[in-house]
Amino acid sequence: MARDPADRSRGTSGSPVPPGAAESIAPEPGSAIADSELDLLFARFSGHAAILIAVSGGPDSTALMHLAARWRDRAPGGPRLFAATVDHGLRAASAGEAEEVARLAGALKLPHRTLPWQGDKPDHGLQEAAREARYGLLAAEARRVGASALALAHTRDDQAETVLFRMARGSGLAGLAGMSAETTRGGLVLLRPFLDLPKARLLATLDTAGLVYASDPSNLDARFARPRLRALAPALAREGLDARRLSRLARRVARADAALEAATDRAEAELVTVQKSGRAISGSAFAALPDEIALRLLGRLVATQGREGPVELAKLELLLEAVLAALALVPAPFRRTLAGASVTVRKGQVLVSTAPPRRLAARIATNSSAEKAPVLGKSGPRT
Ligand SMILES: Nc1ncnc2c1ncn2[C@@H]1O[C@H](COP(=O)(O)OP(=O)(O)OP(=O)(O)O)[C@@H](O)[C@H]1O
Repeated sequence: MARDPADRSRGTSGSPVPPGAAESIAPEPGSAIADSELDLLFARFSGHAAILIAVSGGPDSTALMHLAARWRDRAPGGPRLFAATVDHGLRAASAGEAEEVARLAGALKLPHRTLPWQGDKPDHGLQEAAREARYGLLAAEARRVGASALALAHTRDDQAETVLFRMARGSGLAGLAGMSAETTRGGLVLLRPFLDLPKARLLATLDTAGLVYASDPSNLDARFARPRLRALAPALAREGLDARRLSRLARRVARADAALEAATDRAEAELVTVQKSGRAISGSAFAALPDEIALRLLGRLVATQGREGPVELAKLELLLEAVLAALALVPAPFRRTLAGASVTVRKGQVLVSTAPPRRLAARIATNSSAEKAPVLGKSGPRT
């Protein structure tokens, strides 16, 4: 699950669990989870009347189902718990694995459903398509059972892998902040109670409880980037780049990212004026902002005016450079389009408005001799 513009609401402020709390309670990296740890681990569950647990049948989510049921049994009166398994139908073993989850759920007194993925299965981007379909099926099931939250079993090792993966793809700070322990997507709260726990502790818990789990061979398939990164993990850890450090980095970046977002909120409230043709900011006030805040503010305006979603960071950085150069150096008017938004610098103002549809824009460009503004970029490609 990527940033995910959806991952913006981190939900850490006023939360019952300080970030990193589970890490600090871990007695030993390889020990089973004790009953005394459950209240802290599942503290975020308490505010919900019903929660759907997403269980693939792999070790982490099998441990999640087992521990959540143990927590519920110790403290009756908490949320109602449900479980669901998506059968992607991509491996011969998947139906049997879902049946095994259903059997264990029954033993734990958790209502369970298997959700088959019946849509088209693309040749390219299969993992991404499966993830999207899985989320859609689980969100629909959560609605069906009246759950306000979906619990996922991502661990600290998954967090570390996500940070590495995003680093390799050139993510900005928002991406390097990794996944959050609590976030909202499409009205559904996503909870990740194990985000600070090493996977080794879950394996020890399963072992102690005598629970079996499935092993998905695609987790080792070197055609996919994540398994390749996973294979590098031991060598990276020997150099100090282990899961604990990477997830700590993610927490620190998340904290800085939240502060920068708050500063951008303030700049937006103070500087942006609503005009008939779009949103405007005084050029001198815009140029005086710290670059990172100016970048985020420009990104927000382009995203809302362009209506094509979040803009790719590298393109936004180029646009900011050009706008600042136009404000500092170029006396002539300036206009560029990116992701469906048009950015103009004129009369000491930066104006961001919705760009005309591309065909119309081309006609205006060829027919109009009045529009002399140098168009430094072409219509913004989708990001
Ligand atoms: N097929 C599935 N059905 C239901 N939930 C799933 C499924 N696949 C993944 N999830 C949920 O998403 C989380 C992250 O998925 P990921 O693919 O990283 O885990 P996994 O390899 O399936 O194994 P594990 O169960 O050990 O987490 C899982 O922990 C689980 O909560």
